[in-house]
Amino acid sequence: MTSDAVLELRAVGRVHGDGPTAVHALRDISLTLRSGELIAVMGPSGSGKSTLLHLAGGLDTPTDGAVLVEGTDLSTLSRAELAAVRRRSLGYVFQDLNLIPALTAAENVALPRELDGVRARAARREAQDALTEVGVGELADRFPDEMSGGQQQRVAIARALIGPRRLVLADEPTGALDSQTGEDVLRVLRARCDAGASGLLVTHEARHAAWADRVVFLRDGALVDDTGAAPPPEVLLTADGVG
Ligand SMILES: Nc1ncnc2c1ncn2[C@@H]1O[C@H](COP(=O)(O)OP(=O)(O)OP(=O)(O)O)[C@@H](O)[C@H]1O
Repeated sequence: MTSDAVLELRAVGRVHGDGPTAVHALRDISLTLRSGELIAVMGPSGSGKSTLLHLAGGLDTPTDGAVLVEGTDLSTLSRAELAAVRRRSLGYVFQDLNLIPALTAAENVALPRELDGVRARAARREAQDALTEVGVGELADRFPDEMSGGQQQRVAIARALIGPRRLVLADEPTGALDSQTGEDVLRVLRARCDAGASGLLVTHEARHAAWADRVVFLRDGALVDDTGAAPPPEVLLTADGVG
């Protein structure tokens, strides 16, 4: 394994069911996500994108191969250890702005840290820092319904990356947003990766995938292309201006 691999999929397969009705959701997927890297996953509906993200996040278990997060093979962990890895190492951002409505932005972001035993005041400080990093520090005391969709999605990114977490798994995080707001959210995700986080981004939109360092394509559960191409210069230029 490369030392800076944050996520590694080794010949991963996932079969649902068995016998003649078995569905091969994923076959023989090998992929390494390094520190600072953003990888976009594209592919038609049913090609296995969500399954890939679920396996990467330890929400589902492969039927073949291995998933390693920060060098740890998830299959070697007990349920409690797996839950701890999920809390400490990775965060999810979903399409549907899944913040808890009864909590303020800061409380939403602090929650995973408090669940991990960090004292409320320290968690709150970390949450404020995380919100500031994604450009919504002044909205800490607002409730989700007092924020725009783009602002809520920034809060979700802050929550995904609070504390020691360095891996964001984003499933169509711009799906519920208008196109300009969607771009803004990707710019924030790109900037957080440039600052040392790592992201796996499922998207249907090539224009959003252009923010990634690499784009991988799934078809019928198999990786059909992994170009390894560098992002175009304008992406680097744009991302450099964001902090
Ligand atoms: N729990 C399950 N039981 C049986 N089949 C499943 C299950 N979950 C997913 N599948 C199948 O696995 C394949 C991959 O599904 P997946 O949801 O990963 O695709 P996707 O690329 O994310 O699709 P979409 O873009 O529509 O969300 C599909 O054929 C799907 O029907």
